[in-house]
Amino acid sequence: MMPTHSSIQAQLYKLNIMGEGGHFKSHVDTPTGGQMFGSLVVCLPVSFTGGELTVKQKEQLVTFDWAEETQEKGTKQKKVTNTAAVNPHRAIRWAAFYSDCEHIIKPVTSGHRLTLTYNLFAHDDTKKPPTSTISPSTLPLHDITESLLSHKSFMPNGGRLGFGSQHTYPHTTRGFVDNLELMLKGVDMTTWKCMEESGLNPTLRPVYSFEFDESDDSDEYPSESDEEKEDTETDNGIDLSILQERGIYVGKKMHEIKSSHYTRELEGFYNAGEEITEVGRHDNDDIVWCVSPRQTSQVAGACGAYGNDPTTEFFYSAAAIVVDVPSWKERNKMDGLGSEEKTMMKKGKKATVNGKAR
Ligand SMILES: O=C(O)CCC(=O)C(=O)O
Ligand SMILES: [Fe+2]
Repeated sequence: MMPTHSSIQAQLYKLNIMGEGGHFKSHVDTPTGGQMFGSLVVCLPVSFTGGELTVKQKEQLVTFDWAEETQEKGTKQKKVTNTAAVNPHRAIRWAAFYSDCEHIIKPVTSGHRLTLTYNLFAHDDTKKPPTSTISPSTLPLHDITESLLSHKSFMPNGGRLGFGSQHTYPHTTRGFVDNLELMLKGVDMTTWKCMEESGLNPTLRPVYSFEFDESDDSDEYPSESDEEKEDTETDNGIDLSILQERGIYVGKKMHEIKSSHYTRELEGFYNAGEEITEVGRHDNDDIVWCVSPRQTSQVAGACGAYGNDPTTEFFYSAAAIVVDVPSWKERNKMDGLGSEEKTMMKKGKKATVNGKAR
């Protein structure tokens, strides 16, 4: 936990009742507000078998098996008894995870599986003292950053560093875009805080992955006349000629994404008129990538049916943390400052984050 003023609010979302055969296909949870970042599932003490919940984050899988184990050793059979009566300490079982983690519930094989799902929201409570267990200045990334900045030969004329996010983020509402500092998760938050601690000014940028494969087009779409093929504009008015090949692109700043930004040709979401740069190739943004932005299965978009609420339009997307590194001359000036002035200077920089005073 990085020092922040944020707290978590849990809002009851629904009661799931699953009888025999009941299951949930692989999905991510639909953010019901810009500041929703996680889901809490509470399993009620009613007996059932089967119905394991498996949550996936990147390559990591965690299974929550809340059915009762049989007391007969050597068999894998599950027991159908009232959980609370059998083991009062295990009466209520729960799981909490980031909502963008895919999860699946295997079929219930007997009894009834009852769960309550809560949506977890980040809440900015500036009146509270910051909840802090770890100071960014104690982390290895902070030491490395400070050490690099203190070397004259490191980006002597200044430059730009990029860190591809390890998590995906909802691009649905302004709530997210306006509260980035509350919404960052895990190692992404750590990177952000370490950069700030070193007096740098991190920004978050959207990452897009375009995976269109020209060879597939003939099967999926009706053939076009030669004249039409030369037309490089999509139905959204995007100039495809800038996207010579599929790849991963980074935008300039976070913004809402709507389904109207879907481009069939790119099999992805893209905001018409937005300036984007292909990562690694003609990177005219001159970002030196410390961690390359990754391709995710749901970069910049997932259709409603993939979420747990098919009526809500939502998109999770990878992102990138980008920081401008001042020139050696400017870094040196900062070095000459007393610690109080340096802190003031850092605070001044922080005051511009998200364009709002803190
Ligand atoms: O019941 C569970 O274990 C989780 C339910 C769920 O994934 C959902 O309601 O979206
Ligand atoms: Fe879910």
